[in-house]
Order: sequence, then C-alpha cells, then structure tokens
Amino acid sequence: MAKFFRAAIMGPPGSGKGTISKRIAQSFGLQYLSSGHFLREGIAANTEAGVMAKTYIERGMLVPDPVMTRLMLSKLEQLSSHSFLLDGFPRTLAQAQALNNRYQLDLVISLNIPYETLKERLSDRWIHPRSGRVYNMGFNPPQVEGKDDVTGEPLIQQDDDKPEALMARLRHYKEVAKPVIDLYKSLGILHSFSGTETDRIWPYINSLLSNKMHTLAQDAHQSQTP
Ligand SMILES: Nc1ccn([C@@H]2O[C@H](COP(=O)(O)OP(=O)(O)OP(=O)(O)O)[C@@H](O)[C@H]2O)c(=O)n1
Ligand SMILES: Nc1nc2c(ncn2[C@@H]2O[C@H](COP(=O)(O)OP(=O)(O)O)[C@@H](O)[C@H]2O)c(=O)[nH]1
Repeated sequence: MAKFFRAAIMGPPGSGKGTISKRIAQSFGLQYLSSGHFLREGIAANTEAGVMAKTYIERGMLVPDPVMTRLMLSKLEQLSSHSFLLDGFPRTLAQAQALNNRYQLDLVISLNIPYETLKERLSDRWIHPRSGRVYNMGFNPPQVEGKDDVTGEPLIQQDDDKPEALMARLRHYKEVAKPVIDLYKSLGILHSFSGTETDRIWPYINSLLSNKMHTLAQDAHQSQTP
C-alpha cells in the first residue's frame, strides 16, 4: 500500500514557515494545511468555529485545543490518502497528542531564527487578508507597491506584527512550543534549522525531504515485492 508522507513545520512568528511551506508544497506535491488560513476562512464565512475563534484571536489568545483539534482533524479526514504538511498545528502539547492518536508524523521541521531577524522581517511583512498571500518589502515585494499581485486589492500590516507586540508573541510561542518540540524530539522526528536567510536554509530542507521521500518510496516498493 502506498505510504503517505506527513510533516509539520514549527517556528516563531516570522520564522518563514509560510514561505518555506510554499516551496515544499511546490517541490514535493504535499498538501499544505495552514491552521491560521482555515481560521481566517472560517471567520470570513461566519462558521461556528470561525465565530468562536474570532473572539480568541482578537484578544491575542490561542483558540482552545478542542476547537483547533476538531477543525484540523476534520480537514485531515478529507485528505486521508494524501501526503500533507501542517503549519500552525499542532501548536500545543494537547493538540500534538490528539494528532498523534490519529496520524503519526514522519517529520517535523523546527525553525530557529534570531529575534532581530524576526523583528525586521515582521516590520516589513504585508499581507493580502482575503487570500493570506504574504509579501515582504525587501525579500518578495509585490509588483505594485501596497497592492496584491493577483487581485490588485490593498495590502495591510497586521497589528501584532509591530515590534511592540512581537516580544510577547515570541515568549508565548516558546512557552507553548517547548513541550511539543520535546515530544517530537523524543519520537526522533524533529529536525531543527537555524539561520537568518530562508534561501540559505532551504537547500538543507530540500535535501532532507528528498532523502526522506526517497526512503519512503523504497520501503513501499520493498513491502510490495514478494
Ligand atoms: N493552532 C492554532 C493556530 C492559530 N491560532 C490562532 O490564529 C492566529 C493566526 O494564526 P497564524 O496565521 O498561524 O499566525 P500566527 O501564529 O499569529 O503568526 P505567524 O504566521 O506569524 O507565525 C494566531 O495568532 C492564534 O490566535 C490558534 O489559536 N491555534
Ligand atoms: N528579508 C527576508 N525576509 C524573509 C525571508 N524569508 C521570509 N521572509 C519574509 O518574512 C516574513 C515572515 O515570513 P513568513 O513565511 O510569513 O513566516 P511565518 O510567520 O513563520 O509563516 C514575510 O514577509 C516573508 O516574505 C528572508 O530570508 N529574508
């Protein structure tokens, strides 16, 4: 039976999860699932989960574990025969345990990026709220300043990307992520990458994934050979 490749990416705000996920999805054909994107979609569509999530996000809080877990596991159900990459989920240990009861990840990527770099990147991050498309005035600027490349609609800066909010977000991330990272370390599937430039980190992630997917394909082939 074909074996599907299941991965997650973790890292503080601004560490490049979205940027790297886009490259992984393009290069390896993994289905990309961003929990933040699903939440924003739910909020825009006024779904039950969206209405509930909004009250937490507006206060800078995490959406409760049962809501996130229900939302993400139901998205994953629809992808039961697909390789996937998760971004933003699991965020807490309870979410990681709930995920692990249903799907065992093959690989977790953790990004370690210095604080000064995060601060610079986020102060330059502009987003198209409806699609979640992300720009950076230095790294990947839009074709027309302040406008989304696809729709031409205005780009915005998120309040919590401002330097004043960043320190608290970062501290919170570290606190909540530590037990999740420890869990994946103990399972032997955690791979950490450090640096200040996505373009320098990417070749290492690319070769790690190429190797893993190659091994997986070989294992699947051997298990089929009588
Ligand atoms: N498992 C998750 C994922 C997201 N959120 C909520 O959804 C918001 C937006 O999530 P996301 O798009 O992943 O962005 P952030 O984590 O805020 O930041 P970044 O993209 O910069 O990492 C979060 O701030 C948080 O309030 C949550 O509560 N639980
Ligand atoms: N200058 C610079 N900006 C980057 C680099 N990698 C990503 N970015 C930008 O930094 C911001 C944060 O990246 P993003 O992928 O959204 O990070 P996430 O919050 O972890 O998902 C975005 O504006 C990206 O375009 C990099 O190597 N250099």
